[in-house]
Amino acid sequence: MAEATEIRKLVYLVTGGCGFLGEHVVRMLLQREPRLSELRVFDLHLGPWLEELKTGPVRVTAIQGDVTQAHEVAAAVAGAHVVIHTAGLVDVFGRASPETIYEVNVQGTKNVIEACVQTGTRFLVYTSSMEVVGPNIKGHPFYRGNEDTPYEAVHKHPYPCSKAQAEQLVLEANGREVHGGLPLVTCALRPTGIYGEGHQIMRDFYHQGLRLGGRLFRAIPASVEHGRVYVGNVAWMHVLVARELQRQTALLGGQVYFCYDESPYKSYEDFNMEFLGPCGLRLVETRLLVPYWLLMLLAALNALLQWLLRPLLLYAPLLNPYTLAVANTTFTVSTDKARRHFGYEPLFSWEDSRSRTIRWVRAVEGSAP
Ligand SMILES: NC(=O)C1=CN([C@@H]2O[C@H](COP(=O)(O)OP(=O)(O)OC[C@H]3O[C@@H](n4cnc5c(N)ncnc54)[C@H](O)[C@@H]3O)[C@@H](O)[C@H]2O)C=CC1
Ligand SMILES: C[C@@H](CO)CCC[C@@H](C)[C@H]1CC[C@H]2[C@@H]3[C@H](O)CC4=CC(=O)CC[C@]4(C)[C@H]3CC[C@]12C
Repeated sequence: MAEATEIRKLVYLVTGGCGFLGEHVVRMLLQREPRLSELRVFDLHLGPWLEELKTGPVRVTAIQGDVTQAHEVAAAVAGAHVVIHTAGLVDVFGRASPETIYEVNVQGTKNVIEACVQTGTRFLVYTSSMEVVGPNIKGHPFYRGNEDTPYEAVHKHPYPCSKAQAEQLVLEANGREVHGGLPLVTCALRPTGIYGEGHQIMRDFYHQGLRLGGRLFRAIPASVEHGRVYVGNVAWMHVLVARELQRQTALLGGQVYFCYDESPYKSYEDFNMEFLGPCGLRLVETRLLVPYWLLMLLAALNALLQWLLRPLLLYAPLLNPYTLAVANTTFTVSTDKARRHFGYEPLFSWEDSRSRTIRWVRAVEGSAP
C-alpha cells in the first residue's frame, strides 16, 4: 500500500474526457498508468459514469469547462504533469458552423498550448486525425501509407482543415519554454476511423438497418478500403505515448504517429457489417441499382436541402458530398512507427475488438435511436 502511494505522483488532464474516445482514454489511464495520483477529466458535458470512478485509489476530478475559454483551460491545466487533448468538434455533417469548428478545434488547441506554457506543464499529447492527411479533395487514394508517405494533403472542409491547423500548432510548440524554464514536449496521434463501444455512427447505422427491416444497402464499391482502428487500442496508444514522452523526449517530441492495430482493411460498409451482421443486419448489393452519379446527386441534394432548411431546422444526414468523397476514397495505413518509437503493440486483438464491439451493439439493441 505504502509502495503504491509512493509511486502515485502524476497528475494527468484529459480534455474531451467524456467523449467516445475520451472515456476510453480515461478508463485506460486508471487501469494502466500506475504512477497516476490525480486524473482530471475536462469536458463541456460531464458524463454521470464519472461518479463510479471516484472510489478507486486515483483522485478523479471532473471539470465542466470549455476549451474555447482560455481561463477555464488554464485553471484545469495548472499543476498537471501531462495533458491529453482529445476534445474536439467532430463534425463532417454540417451540424456546426465552420466558425464554431475552428473555434473549438484550433482556438481550443491554442488555449491548451498556452495554458501548458503559462503553468509549466511539460507534456502534451494531441489527438489529431488521419483527416489531416486525407483523403484529399482530389480523391487520391492513400494505400497502406505511413507517416512518411508523400501525399498531396489539400482540404476544403472545415473539419480536416481545423485538425491540420491544430496539429501544426501542437508540433510547432514542441521545444517552447514553459513556466519554470524547461521545454514543452508534444506529439500528435492520428487515428484512422475509430470504432468500438460508444461509436455514435455505428449506432446510427444499426438503427437505420432496423428501421429498414434488417437491411442496409451497399452504396460504396467493396474495393474501396478504409483504415479503421479499435477505440481501446487508440486509448492504449495515448496512455503509452504519454508515458514514453516523459522518458524519451528527444525521440518522441514533435512527432506524429498514425493509430493502427490488426483490424482488417475493408470498405467502410463491409467493415461495419463485421459487427452489424452478427446482430442480424444484412448488406444488400445495390451497385447496379444505385450508380455513383446518382449518389453524388443525392449527396448534392442533401447539401442543398441543408442550406435551404437551415433557417427552419437542422437537416444533417450522413450522406453529403464530403462524406461520400471520403467514403469512396481508399485510405489505409500500414506502419510500425509507434512500435519502433515507444514499443506500442495493440492491447486488443482483432478478435477481441470485434467481439467487444458486437457485444456493445447487441446491448444498444432496443435502446432509443
Ligand atoms: N471518431 C473518429 O473516428 C475520430 C476522431 N478523432 C479525434 O478524436 C477526438 C475525439 O473524438 P470522438 O471521441 O470521436 O468525438 P466525441 O464528440 O465523442 O468527443 C469529443 C468530446 O469533446 C468534447 N468537447 C467538444 N467541444 C468542447 C469544448 N468546447 N470544450 C470542452 N470539451 C469539448 C465533447 O463534449 C466530447 O465529449 C477528436 O479530437 C477527433 O477529432 C480522430 C480520428 C478519428
Ligand atoms: C455513403 C454512405 C452510405 O452508406 C456512407 C457514409 C459513411 C460516412 C458517414 C463515413 C465514411 C468515412 C467516415 C470518416 C472516416 O472514418 C474518417 C474520419 C476521421 C475523423 O477524424 C472524424 C470522423 C471521420 C471524418 C469519419 C466520419 C464518417 C465517415 C465520413
